[in-house]
Amino acid sequence: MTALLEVSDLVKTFGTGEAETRVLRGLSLTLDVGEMAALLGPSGSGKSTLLTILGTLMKPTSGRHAMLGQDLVAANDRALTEFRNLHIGFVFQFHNLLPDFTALENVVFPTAVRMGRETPVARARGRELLTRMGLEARFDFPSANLSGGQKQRVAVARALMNRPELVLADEPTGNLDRASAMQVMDLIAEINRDEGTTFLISTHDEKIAGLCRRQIVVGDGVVTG
Ligand SMILES: Nc1ncnc2c1ncn2[C@@H]1O[C@H](COP(=O)(O)OP(=O)(O)OP(=O)(O)O)[C@@H](O)[C@H]1O
Repeated sequence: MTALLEVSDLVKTFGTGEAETRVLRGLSLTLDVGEMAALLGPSGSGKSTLLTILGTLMKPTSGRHAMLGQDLVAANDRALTEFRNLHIGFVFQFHNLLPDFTALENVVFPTAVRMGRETPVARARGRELLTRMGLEARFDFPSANLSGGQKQRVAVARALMNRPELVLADEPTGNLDRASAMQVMDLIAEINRDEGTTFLISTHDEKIAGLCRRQIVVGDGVVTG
């Protein structure tokens, strides 16, 4: 197995003095290329904080964080933004789609804006992903008119546009009924298998976690299992 990312002795505190909250307390974790892992733990245990750091959206207070051999603690903001755009995709509980834009536009536009251009290749990738998500009849549908499960599948497609090595998903099925949640997880598993994308999926739902090959449990700011 090749390591995709490694964090060690990760500490994250918010606030100072009396108000200081130490959320991560020396957390260490390695994710290998091609893993599909669930991130479990009680509310407030630091799952979202960890995902935010792994996504390079926030730096740890101390500790090491490397991905694809790059030291991300030492990197400056510009290097982090570039790294994130190239290598990391995000899926959130609330899909944040642009309601007036079509499903295809929602998948293709964010990457196009970041890259400063929209190419036929990008459109083709968007169509391919939406087709894989079972949404081939919905390319030109305004996203506001899609069901909750369909919207979340568009959000998964959007996260995959750039063929990221890592997708971080924070409660991606938290807002969905059981059938839609299972469908989203099946599609994630398919992408993981076919494209080798590594997924780390935070969830409170043991059933959803059970669909992942590995379960990582966070408690009290460290990995407990
Ligand atoms: N920006 C911040 N400022 C201060 N405290 C914060 C901040 N972000 C998170 N926290 C605190 O850190 C702790 C962990 O929060 P986090 O959102 O990482 O937990 P979680 O495991 O994802 O919880 P949940 O399962 O409820 O989403 C909480 O006590 C939270 O209040």
